[in-house]
Amino acid sequence: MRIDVFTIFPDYLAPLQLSLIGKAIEDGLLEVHVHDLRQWTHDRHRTVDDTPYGGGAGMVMKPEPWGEALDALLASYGPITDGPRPVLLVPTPSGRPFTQAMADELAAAPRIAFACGRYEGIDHRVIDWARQYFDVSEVSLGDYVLNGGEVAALAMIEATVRLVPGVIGNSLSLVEESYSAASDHLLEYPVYTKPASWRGFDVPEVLLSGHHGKVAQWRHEQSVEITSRRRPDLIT
Ligand SMILES: N#Cc1c(-c2ccc3ccn(Cc4ccc(CN5CCCCC5)cc4)c3c2)n[nH]c1N
Repeated sequence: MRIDVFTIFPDYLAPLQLSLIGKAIEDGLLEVHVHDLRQWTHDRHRTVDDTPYGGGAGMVMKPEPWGEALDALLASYGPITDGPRPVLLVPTPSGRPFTQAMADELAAAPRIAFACGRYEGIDHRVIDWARQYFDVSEVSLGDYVLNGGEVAALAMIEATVRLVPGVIGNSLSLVEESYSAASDHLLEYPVYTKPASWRGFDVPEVLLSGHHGKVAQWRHEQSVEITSRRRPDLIT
């Protein structure tokens, strides 16, 4: 998989070089190309923002640098074929909530790209223009306001890349995870490790029993109880 990220803060994406994603890059399972949007500015101050039409606080990201950056992205795909359009994800507070199902879908794509805005957002004409050439999804990390799209892109990339075959060593752990279809979208059960007793807190006896059936039943019951209490909306 190849991932392209466009941002005015390339260093924000440095964590992608760490841990499992960093190893996936080393192992050739993943390519990450981070592009500084200012590369497509032409004035002395490398300007990427301007005041909003209609007034209001803050600044809006100018369309021109984004247009040239996305032109370059298109060119990197080679000649336009009749196949599926390149995937472009635009993190925004007004986007569709990013879900595990989206991560599952994205994990199957050969390439995905992220346009990370800042200020009060990207001039909407960029999205309108891009829809002609890209499969554009405006997506939100959650119901809170961040200062830009980079943190959201990091989270979405991690949620997606960990599903790429070979990235996570123990694929069984993917099956049992919260939100996955395989776990009936239930939240995860509590986990424990040695020592069996710690500061007066003991590991549940059933987990020490070696009885796999009883362990599985206990874990399912825990997941149902936690989900019912914290996320009744996930109970179908
Ligand atoms: N994913 C995701 C996100 C983001 C996110 C993603 C991308 C950008 C680019 C810039 N910002 C900052 C910002 C801050 C406030 C507003 C609202 N304003 C209301 C008045 C009219 C103007 C817009 C918009 C943009 C971003 C925030 N926040 N939360 C998520 N889950």
